[in-house]
Amino acid sequence: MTDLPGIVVTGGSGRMGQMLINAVQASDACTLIGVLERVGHDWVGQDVGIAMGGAAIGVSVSDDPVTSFASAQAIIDFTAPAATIGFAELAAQARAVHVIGTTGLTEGDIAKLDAAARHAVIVRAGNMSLGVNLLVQLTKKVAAALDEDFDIEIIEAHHHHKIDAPSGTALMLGEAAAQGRGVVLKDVSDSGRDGITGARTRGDIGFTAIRGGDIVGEHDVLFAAAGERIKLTHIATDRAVFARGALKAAIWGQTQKPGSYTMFDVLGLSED
Ligand SMILES: NC(=O)C1=CN([C@@H]2O[C@H](COP(=O)(O)OP(=O)(O)OC[C@H]3O[C@@H](n4cnc5c(N)ncnc54)[C@H](O)[C@@H]3O)[C@@H](O)[C@H]2O)C=CC1
Ligand SMILES: O=C(O)C1=N[C@H](C(=O)O)C[C@H](O)C1
Repeated sequence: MTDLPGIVVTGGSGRMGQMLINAVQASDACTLIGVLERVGHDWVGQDVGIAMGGAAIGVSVSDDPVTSFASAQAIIDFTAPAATIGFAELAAQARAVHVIGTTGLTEGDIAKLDAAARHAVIVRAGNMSLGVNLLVQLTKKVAAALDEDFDIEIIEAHHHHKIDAPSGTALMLGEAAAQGRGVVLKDVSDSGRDGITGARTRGDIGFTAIRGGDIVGEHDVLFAAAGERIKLTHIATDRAVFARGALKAAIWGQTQKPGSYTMFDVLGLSED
């Protein structure tokens, strides 16, 4: 037995799931008490250490979130929108901190998460790395300093398995640029250009998505005017940066009141 917060990792066989399992196992601030996979996944019932190709660690993979969450202090969840919405309700019932990295959530999904956050702590961010959260701040500041002579374009690149676009990070950056400019992102957002699109509309915030190979995650915020360009860039080369942020959030969340939080709260970064 230990007093350390017990963590359940959902989507344990995924790219982030495996990264998170390794990060929790390596941490002396929390302990891995459960791993979840979807019903029918061939990891279910196996010891997760063995499923990952190593030695047994005494934690078997479950497909039952109700039982897994019952004794958890935190759920770290990088899965898919439908799964995350279901987990939010169950995590709230278990009064466990729910750390959500899942992207591609709709406005309706986010409303459901906000409802669950009335009963438990939810920390959600499209990107949990320190570097990106700093880039979000910088983007807001630069956008506030420049006028619409500067076209803003968010360019993101990810591995070929990624299923959502623009990325969650790109949307955070677009939101920050819109806030800096004092506009509402959905009024000026321009994504998925194809065909005879017409010239760029002044003031639009554009999104360009590249998908290829094993790119972990790269984001540029381009401010382009006549005669000059500014580019703010973040490059993730190792998913460990996201896992590190998620663990920090799970531990930070233990001492917070129920509510919806972001990595800005966890990292102590100001919104200004
Ligand atoms: N916020 C952040 O810092 C980051 C967010 N992400 C996001 O995390 C999510 C997952 O990314 P990856 O790990 O690359 O995807 P992945 O496809 O490798 O892993 C997702 C895992 O979730 C599992 N899963 C799906 N439904 C489930 C259910 N109902 N119950 C249990 N497990 C379920 C799948 O079987 C799979 O193992 C994506 O939305 C991605 O955009 C990824 C990296 C960083
Ligand atoms: O799917 C990924 O891989 C990533 N998703 C997040 C996003 O949508 O921004 C974060 C990171 O870029 C990796």
